[in-house]
Amino acid sequence: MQSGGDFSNGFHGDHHRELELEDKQGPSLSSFGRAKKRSHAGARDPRGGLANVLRVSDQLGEHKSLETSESSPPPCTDFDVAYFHSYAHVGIHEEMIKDRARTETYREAIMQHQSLIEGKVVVDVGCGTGILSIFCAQAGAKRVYAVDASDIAVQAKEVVKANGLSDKVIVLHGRVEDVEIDEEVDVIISEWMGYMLLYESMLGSVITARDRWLKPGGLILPSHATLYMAPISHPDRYSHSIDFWRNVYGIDMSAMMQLAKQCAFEEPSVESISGENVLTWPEVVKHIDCKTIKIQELDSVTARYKFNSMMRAPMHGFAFWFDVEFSGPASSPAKNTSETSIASGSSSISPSGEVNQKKRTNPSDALVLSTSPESPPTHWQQTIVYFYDPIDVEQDQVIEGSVTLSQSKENKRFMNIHLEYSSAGRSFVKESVMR
Ligand SMILES: C[S@@+](CC[C@H](N)C(=O)[O-])C[C@H]1O[C@@H](n2cnc3c(N)ncnc32)[C@H](O)[C@@H]1O
Repeated sequence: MQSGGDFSNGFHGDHHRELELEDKQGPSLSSFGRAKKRSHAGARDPRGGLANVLRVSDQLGEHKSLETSESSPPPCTDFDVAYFHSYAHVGIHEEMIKDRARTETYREAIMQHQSLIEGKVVVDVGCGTGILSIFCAQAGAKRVYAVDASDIAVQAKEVVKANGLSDKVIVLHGRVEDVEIDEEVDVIISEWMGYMLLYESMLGSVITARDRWLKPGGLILPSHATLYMAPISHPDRYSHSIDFWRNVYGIDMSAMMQLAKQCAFEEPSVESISGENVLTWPEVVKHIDCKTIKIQELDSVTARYKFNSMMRAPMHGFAFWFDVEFSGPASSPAKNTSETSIASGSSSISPSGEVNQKKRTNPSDALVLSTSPESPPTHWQQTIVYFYDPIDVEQDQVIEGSVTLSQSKENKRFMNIHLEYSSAGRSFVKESVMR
């Protein structure tokens, strides 16, 4: 969260204890072009002017009119329009497709479930360039409805045509909430995961598609998703952004440090850490069964945590990452415990920094795409919620509290993060917004 430079809240320096930062949603001072952020889900899209917003809005209005009267879809807000507009840019698709861990795991999952896809009808929720739809067609799908509300759907149609698949892959340019498909489908596929799993709030659209079209017992890929958190130590990051100001070309610029902390650590940060940064085993924040989850469950997710630090170190905050699992009706999902998930994900987190054997399947042999610090890197990296100042923790020190992730009321694509921390007699709350 960037609150426009209000430093009067006292959430700084030595005042870490029992302080609270208001959830202000003022304009962000952060570089909007955090290049790694795959979707800047808001009206600040540097590529999108108002003219574009209105143009897309008009198109969406056309699709809206197709909706039957008995169930009215949620309104398409200006924020949604800007969100879809951000996906019209080639760069975002290039980044996702070049993320081999992501794209190859999806292709492998589709091929692994070929027997359930061959001769069947598929919906690709948010088809982008059409890549997953084409994988499904290659796996023998009878028909694939490739749905995307972004103008990228125009290119998807061309890509499908160039590959001679226009008779199989039907590109629908509109929201899944609005477009009409006049048959039930056997399979839903979607790449919907945002940073920290829930940022972007796209899962709601997958649920809508599931409830509108998926046959009972149909296949949904990915089938499960799990968000994890763990305390971390990251002294390099701290010294790079904060300690740097102590001595700049021989000048004492430590007066800059409070501002540097505010700017560096106010919002969650998307970056790559390694297993060496992780102080102990992760805990599950939320486990999702994509076949049964309800949209309302996603409005707000709260989890209590309790960690025992496995080492003495300065703690700089918490890292969040997720994995998704591709299990069909025949294979059962991994158990929803952090230990099982660590072992069954694509890597083992070793708080000591040891690199453990990479595994791409869990004990039930379901394919897993993991974004953990020790998995092959992905464009999601990890999301870090930093404290403004490090806290020294001892080995075996208990760190406990809770985290609540909720859709911002300002813009449901944004995510409010409410973190409560308590350890060794210190406690505080940190509020931030991922925007
Ligand atoms: C993360 S991208 C995935 C693109 C593609 N499936 C791939 O794997 O490369 C998500 C896409 O979903 C689209 N999308 C998100 N919500 C949607 C909705 N409610 N209706 C239609 N498209 C949606 C976005 O425009 C974006 O192109």
